[in-house]
Amino acid sequence: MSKRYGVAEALKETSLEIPSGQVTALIGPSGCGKSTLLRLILGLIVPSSGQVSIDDQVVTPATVQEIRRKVGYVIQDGGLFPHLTARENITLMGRHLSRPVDIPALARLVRFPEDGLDRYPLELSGGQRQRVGLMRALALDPQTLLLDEPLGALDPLVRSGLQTDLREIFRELRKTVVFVTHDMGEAAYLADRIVLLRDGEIVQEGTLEDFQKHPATPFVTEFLNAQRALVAL
Ligand SMILES: Nc1ncnc2c1ncn2[C@@H]1O[C@H](COP(=O)(O)OP(=O)(O)OP(=O)(O)O)[C@@H](O)[C@H]1O
Repeated sequence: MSKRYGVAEALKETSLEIPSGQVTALIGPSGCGKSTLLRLILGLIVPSSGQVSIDDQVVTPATVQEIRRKVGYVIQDGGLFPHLTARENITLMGRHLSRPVDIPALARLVRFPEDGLDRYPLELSGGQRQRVGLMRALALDPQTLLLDEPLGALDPLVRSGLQTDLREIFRELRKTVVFVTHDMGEAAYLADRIVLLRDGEIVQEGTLEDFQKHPATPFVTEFLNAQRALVAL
């Protein structure tokens, strides 16, 4: 598939298979098409050519609502409704679909304090907001989880704590996870498989070790070197 916005080609003709039950990281320089790829998977935008299938079901305007119920999604800034409390944000879809949401279990899973559940997003810290976004995405127990920079604008200590928690959550839940990051250390720590993009194209797919030992192009090495400190994990 591919995606263009007007004349700009955000994603060139690309074919990507996401293994189920595994964690995949999409990484690459700013503007390379990571978020575009994630939005295409979710059906938030329509490909200019080709198609997306989830569990053999093609994402179309007719199927997108049904598919989205099987997919949890955390957008770049968390995307919480500011006029709803954490609890109301988390249960919104469940109420809409008359499905129960086990809030105490979710709060334990993401280590969110129960007394924060009745606060509004503005009354929570950045890290807590990310945890609420994650609880909301997990509320209906989706098979697939898509996260657009889930640890974006967080200070390094909070980020590192959340990385540890996310890794445990991913291992525990064994869902199909696709997340976007700028950070190779984070990708290597959290993901089974890394997909490196550049200028709307996939440059290489594999593990950090594959990238280090068998770089597909000089750009792979250049990208790794630019993140040297983090890759020395
Ligand atoms: N709605 C839009 N209209 C026009 N161009 C867009 C739109 N959304 C994204 N683009 C362009 O498409 C390209 C890919 O954008 P995308 O958001 O997928 O990149 P990204 O890799 O997620 O970047 P970042 O890491 O900075 O978030 C960029 O050149 C961007 O400017």
